Amino acid sequence: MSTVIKGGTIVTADLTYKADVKVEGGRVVEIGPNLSGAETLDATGCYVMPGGIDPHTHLEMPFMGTYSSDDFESGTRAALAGGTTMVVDFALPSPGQSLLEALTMWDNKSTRANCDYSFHMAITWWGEQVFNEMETIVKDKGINTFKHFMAYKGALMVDDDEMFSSFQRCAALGALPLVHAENGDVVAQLQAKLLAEGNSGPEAHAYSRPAEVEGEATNRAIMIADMAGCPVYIVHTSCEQAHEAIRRARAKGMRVFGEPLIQHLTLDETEYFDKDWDHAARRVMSPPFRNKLHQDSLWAGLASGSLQVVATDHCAFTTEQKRFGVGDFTRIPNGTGGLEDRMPMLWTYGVATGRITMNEFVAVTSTNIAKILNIYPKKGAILVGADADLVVWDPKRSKTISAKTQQSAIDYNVFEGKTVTGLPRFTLTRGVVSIEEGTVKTQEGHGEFVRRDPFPAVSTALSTWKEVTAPRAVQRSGIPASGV
Ligand SMILES: NC(=O)NCCC(=O)O
Ligand SMILES: [Zn+2]
Ligand SMILES: [Zn+2]
Repeated sequence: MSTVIKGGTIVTADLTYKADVKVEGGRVVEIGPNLSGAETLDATGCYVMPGGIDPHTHLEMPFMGTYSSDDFESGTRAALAGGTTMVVDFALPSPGQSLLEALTMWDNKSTRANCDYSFHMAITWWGEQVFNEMETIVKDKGINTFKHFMAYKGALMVDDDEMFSSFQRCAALGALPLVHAENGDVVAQLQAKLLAEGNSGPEAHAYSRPAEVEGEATNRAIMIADMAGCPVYIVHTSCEQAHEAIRRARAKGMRVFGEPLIQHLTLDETEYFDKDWDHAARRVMSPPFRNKLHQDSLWAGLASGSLQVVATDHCAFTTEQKRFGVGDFTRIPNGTGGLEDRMPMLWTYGVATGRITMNEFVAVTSTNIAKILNIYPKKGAILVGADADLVVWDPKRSKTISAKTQQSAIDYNVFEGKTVTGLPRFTLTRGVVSIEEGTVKTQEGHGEFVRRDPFPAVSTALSTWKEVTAPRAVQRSGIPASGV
């Protein structure tokens, strides 16, 4: 059955124009004036945009002694309600565990997804088995990204030696390493010091992770990637120090990408000073919220192109779970929600304020990451043949964010009380209407795994340059006799 989205204005990362969009068999089949089909969706007064892609979620993630409370069903329902039509989650092998075994666990969880999804594979330990399995992950399993945690000492953290080995393997396989950049050794010492001094509340979480630990680790990851000859993607870039390292590297010609979160763009550190323990603990995440200077830096990065993607790091824990950390902030599960709110919050605080344009909005919520992950133009585009993952965006529709009406399974929302203007009228996932104004029509299990092949262009360029500039022994005509 064909569906025509009629009377709207198409907004992509580089174009704005009036046209109808015809969808059939889950794909865009025609774009132009006066189209007709079996079903019509009225887009009058709306922008028709590629659905959002959130490349950073943790659904049903085992972490800090518990599991994040949104699973692939509630998480992707929340995503669609906010105009996001694809998520990329992290498969996390426990140290010593096979990557393939971990992937099977994530495959099993994801069968409930309402929208399309993919995985990044985490490197949480190093050895011959990991080296070998990385090839299978890329070539057979269709995963072209590997995540490295420089923080969470004693749990997920890898050291420089392991990271350099893995980055070199990524270079050889044409894969992209992702990095959680915080100096985990320094964080661990600061945590112990704060606790010893009697600083046990959620605010101490922020004190233990100053911008310097992020800036140092970001710079280190970038330099290691440069030496390994691979690009690198820095997740949840939250501060000027990290942004500066990314900017500097890009200006030198390095392929480095930075991903601010909607939480860091719109919420600040004063949340941790709230007298209500629950309020502050619900906002504990790593890196923590920062101040206005850092926020301004992130917004400037999005506008100027030195930062490319806005994500959520959706990792939602209930208040009850957050209370594991009463009396010891290091036990508060790290993470916040955001999947349903990313696009409306970014539109309201970004487009409506003039910080970014509509086209930049599409770029940072969808198209840029589709290109970085090598799934463009299947995703992130409105073109004939592309998947019909679309959002019909009503710039006048408004709501006040509330946990009472959200799709997420948790009992609060870090954006509670904020009024957003700009919401989906329709969200389509591969041509199927899943959201119609306030009505949720999602289909559990509709989501499909999106295979992502390696990046031949970037890896060929980088390996060619590495070869051209490789150290070479100097050829000499004669070797002097030894002095001994
Ligand atoms: N960000 C956070 O606090 N929790 C999720 C795990 C991670 O991405 O570091
Ligand atoms: Zn992280
Ligand atoms: Zn994360």
